[in-house]
Amino acid sequence: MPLTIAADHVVLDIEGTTSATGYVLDVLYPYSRARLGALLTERAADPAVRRATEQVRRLIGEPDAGPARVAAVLLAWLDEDRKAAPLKTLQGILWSEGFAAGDLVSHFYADVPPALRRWHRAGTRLSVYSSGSVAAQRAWFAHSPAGDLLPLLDGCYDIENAGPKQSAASYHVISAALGSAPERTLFLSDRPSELDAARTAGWLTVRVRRPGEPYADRVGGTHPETAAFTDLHVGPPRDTCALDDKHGTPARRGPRPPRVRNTRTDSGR
Ligand SMILES: CSCCC(=O)C(=O)COP(=O)(O)O
Ligand SMILES: [Mg+2]
Repeated sequence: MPLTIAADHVVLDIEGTTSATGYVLDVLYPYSRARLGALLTERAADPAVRRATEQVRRLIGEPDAGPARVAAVLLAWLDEDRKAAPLKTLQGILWSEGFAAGDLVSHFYADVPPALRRWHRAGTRLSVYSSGSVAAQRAWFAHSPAGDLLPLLDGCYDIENAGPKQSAASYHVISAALGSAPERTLFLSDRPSELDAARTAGWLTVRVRRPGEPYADRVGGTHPETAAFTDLHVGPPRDTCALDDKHGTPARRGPRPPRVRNTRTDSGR
């Protein structure tokens, strides 16, 4: 059933929405599991590693925890898929290096890259909000089987630079960074609790309910739903959509606003 949403900005969840949870759990998680211990010991002086290690110590209330104890805690969190900021930071380091080395290629559902290109072409701005770190998000989009999707993105947001995904405050932070009206910003996610938080912040929401994904059978929620991006049309209402040629291609709606730089991204995408 086609769904049309009047939005200027689409913010994407990754796991379960653009991409298969199974792929993240079966490919990415083992890759980080095998390398976390060495990262903590061999690169302990790296500022990002040191900061993440300190965060773990603070979270478990053990200021003197050694690398073995910190690694054990991180692996336990990884096994329970806990979205803990230091785990996500360290995984992001390992994964982005794995993508750059050619060890990893990301996964996108087949309907996603064409839809993102279509929306981008029509002038809709695209950003990501995922528990995966900004570094992981950027590598994920840059190394897709459908080519480099990173140029399609305006912004990347995670639990460090925006906050937890179940908190409405995080969506206010993102709205401020994007400079977009909340009521013209659409969040696509598989998790009803994230969608509830986005809606509390005044955003538009669509629940992406892909067969086989962990949250697909979860009942409840009152968000509009789609099983794929194919039938999801984003843009101004049809009667106000200017057409720029005889084939009916939607015209770009004015110049693209300047990119908003993330505090932790190096190129502002
Ligand atoms: C490229 S991000 C890897 C996936 C991940 O680690 C994660 O936590 C994704 O969570 P999401 O918020 O996208 O459901
Ligand atoms: Mg998700």
